[in-house]
Amino acid sequence: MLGAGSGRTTAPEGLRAPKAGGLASCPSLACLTGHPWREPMEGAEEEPVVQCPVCLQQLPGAHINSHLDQCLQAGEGEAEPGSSPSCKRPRLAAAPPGSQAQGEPEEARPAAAPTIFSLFHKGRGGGQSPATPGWKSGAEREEAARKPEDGGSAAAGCGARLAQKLEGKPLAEQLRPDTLGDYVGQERVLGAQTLLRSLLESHEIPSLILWGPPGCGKTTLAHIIANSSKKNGTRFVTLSATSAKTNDVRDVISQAQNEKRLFKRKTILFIDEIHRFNKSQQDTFLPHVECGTVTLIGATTENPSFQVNAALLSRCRVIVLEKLSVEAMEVILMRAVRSLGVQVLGQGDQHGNSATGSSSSKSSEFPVYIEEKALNTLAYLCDGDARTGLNGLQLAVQARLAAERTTPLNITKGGSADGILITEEHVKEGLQRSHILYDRAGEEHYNCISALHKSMRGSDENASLYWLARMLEGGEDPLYVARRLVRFASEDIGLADPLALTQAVAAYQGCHFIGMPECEVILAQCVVYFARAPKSIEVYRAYSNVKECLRMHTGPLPPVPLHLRNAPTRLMKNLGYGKGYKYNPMYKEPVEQDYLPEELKGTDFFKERKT
Ligand SMILES: Nc1ncnc2c1ncn2[C@@H]1O[C@H](COP(=O)(O)OP(=O)(O)OP(=O)(O)O)[C@@H](O)[C@H]1O
Repeated sequence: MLGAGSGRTTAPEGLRAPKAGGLASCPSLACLTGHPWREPMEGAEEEPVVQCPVCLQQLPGAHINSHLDQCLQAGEGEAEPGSSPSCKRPRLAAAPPGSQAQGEPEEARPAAAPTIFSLFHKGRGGGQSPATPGWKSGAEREEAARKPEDGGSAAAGCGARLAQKLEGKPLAEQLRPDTLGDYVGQERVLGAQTLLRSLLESHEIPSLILWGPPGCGKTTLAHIIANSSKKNGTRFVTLSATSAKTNDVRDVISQAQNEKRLFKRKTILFIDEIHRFNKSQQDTFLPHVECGTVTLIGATTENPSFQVNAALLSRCRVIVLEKLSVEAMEVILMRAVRSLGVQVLGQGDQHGNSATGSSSSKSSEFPVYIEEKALNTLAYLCDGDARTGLNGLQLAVQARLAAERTTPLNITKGGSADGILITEEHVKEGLQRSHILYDRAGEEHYNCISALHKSMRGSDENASLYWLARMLEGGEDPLYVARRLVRFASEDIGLADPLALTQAVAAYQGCHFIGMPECEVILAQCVVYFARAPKSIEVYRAYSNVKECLRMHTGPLPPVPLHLRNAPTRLMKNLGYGKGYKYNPMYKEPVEQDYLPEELKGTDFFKERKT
């Protein structure tokens, strides 16, 4: 996710617009406060009053700059960044980690009040900014990670360094690529010669919906766009639909309008998990996307055709990102391993050869090893989700370091040495299987139930069991599966084996009584029964034909024939209700009688219909 951009700054009531020319004395004020200027009230003649964003004091607009400098200098001396409520107040827009001020490209900001910006930098990212001595770029971090410190060849020393690297930000966050060059995979949409790549390279960012499974790089792509958009002075603002309110969107929009009007600066609004906004929230930014006030980039794991407002969708380019391939995952994991200074141990290495990897020549200085096989397994098991893969690696390494066990290895130059070895088993432990296999809330849920339904319909008992197990092992609700079986019993088996329905209802109740994991075999039995059962869609199809007939009917529906009506009162009898009805049990021979309305006489819904 990009930063915690959900914080909201509400425009203070007392904030008035400066008079014409007032803005020139403090061009950065709108940026600093995050408050859009309000239009002057009609007839308002008094001097504009603004609120100091630091101490919240109301001041005449002309004094704000000098006041801000004093106020901030005082605050710098007395408080830790972010510790006073005024300093802590979150700004509306949060830039992605590692980027500049939230929503404000450093280069694009007016040069006024440098003290203000330095303070704001300190307030984020643990006080590290590109200007501070301890700060390292991604490449430098990697380089530093590769270089062992002098005299640190003991496992404990290296372990401590490694543990330190893994503290704080998750590994996946630390390694989030900043440039397209470091972005792995997704060749179909981002490879050379693709439209999106050319647009990104020329800084022509259209409104986009990035749709793809978790951890495939949606947020990362947005982060890369944020970095590159800073270069041409475009603002990049982030909101997360999980926490942002409609008012937050309005605030961003109004700020974007001001920026466009006053400074001719474009705004890109990134909304993570856009599918979590309801339709009316999505409507809020529709006109502003349309008129170009903001360029929208939405990220979603859900099919946007269902989750994103159709009007909004039609104004955005939908980019479908795929699960990362195993090869792409291997590249990402190798990069991670290198950045941690962990050495990869090929199969031959266990028999006395030197370990492979960028730092193999310094094996005695890198006493933490990971089996190549472990990395391959991780690349497979994370199912194209880079975050899961990197988290799995991080957990495995941390667990091994915490265990403080050393495994003697005979791989070093000049004899044996101790080292920490991470094996395939360790990485498997580091992964949470259910998360990898199945996304209960997402599209995978529908894909798998559909695959189960179709496998049973196709009488493939093996495939049926496979899809069932995949769902249950992934944590699916057994009652959800059981409900589908009840439906299947009628829709696909129907009268070919009417007992199927009884089986399904019994399976549903069985699941209800005993729950998982005991009920899994109940569902398995039912699924195999259904896969093997004869199939008939006779009733299902006939009923569909009736529905179709009703849907296609024009004009008022035909009345129920009088002879079929009940006549509980004298009046109804007098009106002819029930007249001429032949009570079948009274007749020995078959009864000639119409049951359909007159105009449908002779209709056969069981005959296959052309739709
Ligand atoms: N294509 C990629 N190349 C390199 N690293 C990647 C790529 N995709 C993802 N990653 C790594 O995985 C981490 C998680 O990816 P990201 O946050 O972009 O996933 P996402 O698609 O937005 O997932 P979610 O829908 O769960 O938010 C990143 O921090 C980065 O380290």
